Amino acid sequence: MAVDHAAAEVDHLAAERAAARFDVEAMKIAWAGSRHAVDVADRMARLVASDPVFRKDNRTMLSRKDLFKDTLRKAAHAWKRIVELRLTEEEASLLRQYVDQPGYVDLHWGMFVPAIKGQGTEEQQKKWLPLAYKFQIIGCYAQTELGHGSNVQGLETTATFDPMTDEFVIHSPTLTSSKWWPGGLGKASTHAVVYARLITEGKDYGIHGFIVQLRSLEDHSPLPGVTLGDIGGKFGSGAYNSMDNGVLRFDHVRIPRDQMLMRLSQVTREGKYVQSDVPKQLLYGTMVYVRQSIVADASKALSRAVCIAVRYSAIRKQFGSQDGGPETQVLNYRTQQSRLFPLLASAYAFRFVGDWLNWLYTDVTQKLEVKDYSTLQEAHACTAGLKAVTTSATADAIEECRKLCGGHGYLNSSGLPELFAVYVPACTYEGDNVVLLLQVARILMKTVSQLTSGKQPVGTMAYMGKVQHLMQSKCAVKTEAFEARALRMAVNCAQNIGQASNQEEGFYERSPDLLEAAVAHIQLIIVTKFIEKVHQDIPGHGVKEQLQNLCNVYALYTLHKHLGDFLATGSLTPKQGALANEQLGKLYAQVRPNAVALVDAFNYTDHYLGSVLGRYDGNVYPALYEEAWKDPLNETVVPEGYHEYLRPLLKQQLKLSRL
Ligand SMILES: CCCCCCCC/C=C\CCCCCCCCCCCCCC(=O)SCCNC(=O)CCNC(=O)[C@H](O)C(C)(C)COP(=O)(O)OP(=O)(O)OC[C@H]1O[C@@H](n2cnc3c(N)ncnc32)[C@H](O)[C@@H]1OP(=O)(O)O
Ligand SMILES: Cc1cc2nc3c(=O)[nH]c(=O)nc-3n(C[C@H](O)[C@H](O)[C@H](O)COP(=O)(O)OP(=O)(O)OC[C@H]3O[C@@H](n4cnc5c(N)ncnc54)[C@H](O)[C@@H]3O)c2cc1C
Repeated sequence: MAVDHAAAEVDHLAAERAAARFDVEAMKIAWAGSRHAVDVADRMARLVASDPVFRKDNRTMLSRKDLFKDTLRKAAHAWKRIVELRLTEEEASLLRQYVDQPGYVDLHWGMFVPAIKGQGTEEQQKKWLPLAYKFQIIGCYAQTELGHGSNVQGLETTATFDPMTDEFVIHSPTLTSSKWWPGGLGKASTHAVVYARLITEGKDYGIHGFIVQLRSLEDHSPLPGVTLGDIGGKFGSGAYNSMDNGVLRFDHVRIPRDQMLMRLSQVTREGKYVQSDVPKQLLYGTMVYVRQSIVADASKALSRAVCIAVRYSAIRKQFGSQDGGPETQVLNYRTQQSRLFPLLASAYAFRFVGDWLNWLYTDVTQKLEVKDYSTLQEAHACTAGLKAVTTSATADAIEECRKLCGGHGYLNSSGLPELFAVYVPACTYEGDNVVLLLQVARILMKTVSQLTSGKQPVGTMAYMGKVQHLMQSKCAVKTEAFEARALRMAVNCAQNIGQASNQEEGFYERSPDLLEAAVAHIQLIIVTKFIEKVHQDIPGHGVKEQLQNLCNVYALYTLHKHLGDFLATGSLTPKQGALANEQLGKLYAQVRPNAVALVDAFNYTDHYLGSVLGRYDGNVYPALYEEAWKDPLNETVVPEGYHEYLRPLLKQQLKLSRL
C-alpha cells in the first residue's frame, strides 16, 4: 500500500516536470550566470553530497559540543579536499556553500582576510596574508562589544600607544567593552582584527583596526592578559550553534606598533597620528564587502525554502474529492499560489539584483584603487539597503514556506526550521536592518536637499533628477509608478523634516516614515534590475518568457503589498491598483504549470536542500516515515525515565483507583 502510494507521488513530480513550458537546462544557466557556473556548482555539490564526512541529516540531534566538533571536522576535511584537488577560489567557495554549516572559516575568509586586504598596508598584507591563506593562523573580526554593536563609534576597547616600547596596549576598561559576538572567536581563532579607540599623545582618535594574537600557536591556550570563550547557545537546534561566537577581554595586552592596520592612518615611531588622504569610511569597507555577499546569500536561502515548498505543494493533496476521485494538489489552491509564487519570483529577483550588486562592488573597488572615491556613497547605500530589504524578506519567506508545508513543515526533517534559525540572524548581523535603512534614508534626504541646488543625482538615485516630471505625472508605466512612489515618499519626508526646529530632531521624529521611504527606494532598485535582466538576450526555449512573468509577479506583488504607499502618494489611482491585482491573478495561472521546473532550475542536490519534503523524486511519505524512526527518542521502545517518573505515577493512580 505504502509503496503504491509512493510511486504515485513520484509520478506526480514527473508529470509536473513534463508540463513545463520552457527549457530547464537553459534556465539553470540563466540562474547560475553561465554554463561554466552551472558545471562548477554541479561538480562541487556532488563532491560534497557523496562524501560521508559532510553528512548533515543528524545535525539537529547533536549536542552543542558534538556539533562544534563536527564543524571542526568538516572544516578540516573541506580544507584537505581543497588542497588535494587544487581547487580554485571559485570552486572552494562553492564547496563551502554546499557543506552548509556555519563555522569559523566564514569569518576567517569572509572578514579577517578582507579586513587585512582593505585596511592593511602592502607590507602588512605581505606579512599576514600568506599565513592566513595557508591556515597557519585563524582569524576573526572582533568589532561588536557587549555594550555597542550598531554604534561603531561608541566602542570602548582602547589601544593606547606607548612610545617607550613602540607598542599599543589593548585594554577592555569596562564590562560593556568586552568583545561579544565575533564568530570563530569563542574557540577556534588564534588571531583577530580588533576594533578599538586609538589613543596617542593623550588624544582619542576614534576607532581603528589592530591585528591581535589571542591564542598560542603551540597549544591554543589564551595568551597572557587575554580572557575568552563562547557566548552560549543560540536560537534553534543545529543552525548557528555550529559557530563559536565569542567573548573577549584584554587586560593591558601589548602588541607591536606595526600591528595597527595602517592603510587609512598611521602612528609614527614618535607617536604622531597621521591621516592618509583616503576617506575614513574605508574603515567600514569589510562590512560593505560582506553586505554585498549577504544579498547573494539571500537568494540562495530563499530559493531553498521555495524549492521545498513548491515540490511539497505539488505532492500534498487535501480536499476536493466528494466522489472518491483524486484530491486536489495544494499547489492548485489560489491562496497557496498567491502566497508561494511571489516568493518564487523574489528568489529570482534577489538573485539578479545580487549579481548586479556584485558588479557594482567590483566596479567601486577598482575605482578605489585609482583613488576615485566618487561611488563610495552609492556602494554604501546599495549594499546597506539591499542587505536590509532582502534579508528581512527572506527571513519572512522561509517562515511562510514552513506554513505553506502545513504540519510537516514544522518537523526538523523538513529542513525549514533549521533554515529559518540559521538565516534569521542575517537581519541583525552585519548591521541591524533598521539601522542600515536609516543610513539609506540619510543619503536620500541629502540627495533631495541637493536637488534645488541643481546637482544631478547619479547611479541608482538618478531617477530623482526627474523630480519635476515625477512629482506631477500620473503613472501609466510600472517602473514610473515605482519611481514616483519612492521620490514622493522621500520628498514628503524632507518637507516634514524641514518643518522641525532642527534637522536631527526632524530626522528622529520622522524615522518611521524614513524607513518606508528607504524601502521604497530599494524596491525600485530590485524591480529595475530585474527588468534590465529580462531585457537582455536570454537563450533557451521559453526562458525569457518565464523570467518576464516572474518579473511581473515580483513588481505587481510588491505594488499590491504596498498599495497604500502608491495611493497615498498619488502614484497610482485605486482603479490602477485594482487592475494590478487582477493581472497578478492571471500571472499566477501562468506560473502554475512551470512552478516545479522553475525550482528545479536552482539545481540543488537533495543533500544541500536537506529536506524530506523537498526531495527531487517527490517520495515524501516513506521518507518522513523512515526519518521519524531515526530520532534518538525511538532508540528504545520504553523511554528512559519510565521507571523513575511514569511507572510510579501510573502505579500510584492504580492504587488510588482501587481505594
Ligand atoms: C584557494 C583559495 C581558497 C579559498 C577558500 C575559500 C573558502 C571559502 C570559505 C568561506 C567563505 C565564506 C564567506 C562568507 C561571508 C561572510 C559571512 C559572514 C557571516 C556574518 C558575520 C557577521 C559579522 C558582523 O556582524 S561584523 C559587525 C557588523 N557591524 C555592523 O554592521 C555595525 C553597523 N554600524 C555601522 O555600520 C555604523 O556604525 C553606521 C554606518 C550605522 C554609523 O556609523 P558612523 O556613526 O560612523 O557614521 P555616520 O552615520 O555618522 O555616517 C558618517 C558618514 O559615513 C558614511 N558611511 C557610513 N558607513 C559607510 C560605509 N560602510 N561605507 C561608506 N560610507 C559610509 C555615511 O553615509 C556618512 O556620510 P556623509 O557623507 O553623510 O558624511
Ligand atoms: C549570529 C551573529 C553573528 C555575529 N557575528 C559578528 C562578528 O563576527 N563580529 C562582530 O563584530 N559582530 C558580530 N555580530 C554582532 C552584530 O553585528 C550586531 O549584533 C549587529 O550589528 C546589531 O547590533 P546590536 O547588537 O548592537 O543591536 P542594537 O543596535 O542594540 O539593536 C537593538 C534594537 O535597537 C534598534 N536601534 C539601534 N540603533 C538605532 C537607531 N539609531 N535608530 C533606531 N533604532 C535603533 C535596532 O533596530 C534594534 O531593534 C554578530 C551577531 C549575530 C547575531
